[in-house]
Amino acid sequence: VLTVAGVCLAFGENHVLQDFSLTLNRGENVVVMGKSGAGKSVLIKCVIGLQRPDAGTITVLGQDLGALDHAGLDRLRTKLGFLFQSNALYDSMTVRENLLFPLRRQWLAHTPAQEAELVRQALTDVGLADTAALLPAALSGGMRKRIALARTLILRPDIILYDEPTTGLDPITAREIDHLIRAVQAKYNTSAVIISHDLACVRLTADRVALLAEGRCYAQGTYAEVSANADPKVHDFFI
Ligand SMILES: Nc1ncnc2c1ncn2[C@@H]1O[C@H](COP(=O)(O)OP(=O)(O)OP(=O)(O)O)[C@@H](O)[C@H]1O
Repeated sequence: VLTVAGVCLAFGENHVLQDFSLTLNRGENVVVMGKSGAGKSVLIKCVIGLQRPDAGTITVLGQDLGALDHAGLDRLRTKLGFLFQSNALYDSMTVRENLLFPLRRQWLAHTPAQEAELVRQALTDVGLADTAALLPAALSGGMRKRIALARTLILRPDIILYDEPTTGLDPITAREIDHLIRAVQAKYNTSAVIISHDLACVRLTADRVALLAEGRCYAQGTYAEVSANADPKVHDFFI
């Protein structure tokens, strides 16, 4: 569903991505690890077409991003879900209004009954069926993360991009989010790219781990394989 092939991107002399390649298969979760400043956010921006690589190709759901115009990119983005580290919920809107926001922005016509059903389903998927009338301020950090995920799910994305989904959460809540990521994957057969440094999260959610270092996919494999890699550049992530 996603192929990044030989992508290079530099900001002046700062060569952030240098021949980076990665493939994501349907139904698969790939966790991308990398030091701060390694280029993980830049990679995600390339994947959603916010940043154009200097070289290389990115194919998302069979479409070459480089060949798409604005309208084409917009259409493709409706199939991608993005879970921001900050959740990006609107504080002045109820949970229900937050969830409906992406539907209305996409100009998808739904009857009130259909909207209610979509909200109910998305909230049930994240285990928060009774929160529709609440404001985000009334929710805990873990609940806000769930609501942000519900808002992503309401558009039934084929691919979900998670930016450090457990950062700032206590370990118990973080593990709940990990299990939720797995539950979503199992229920909807979604594929996901997950940026994370949280080793417990990586172990629980990753079908494959890709390490971004020196601008390229420095190492990849299952958690067991990559964590057993003796190269200090890889090994240091797992201590
Ligand atoms: N728009 C930009 N203009 C110039 N330099 C940029 C721009 N965006 C990112 N960079 C540079 O690219 C490099 C990679 O940044 P990026 O944000 O992708 O790192 P990261 O791996 O996501 O780090 P972190 O884990 O801290 O979020 C950094 O050196 C950053 O300064």
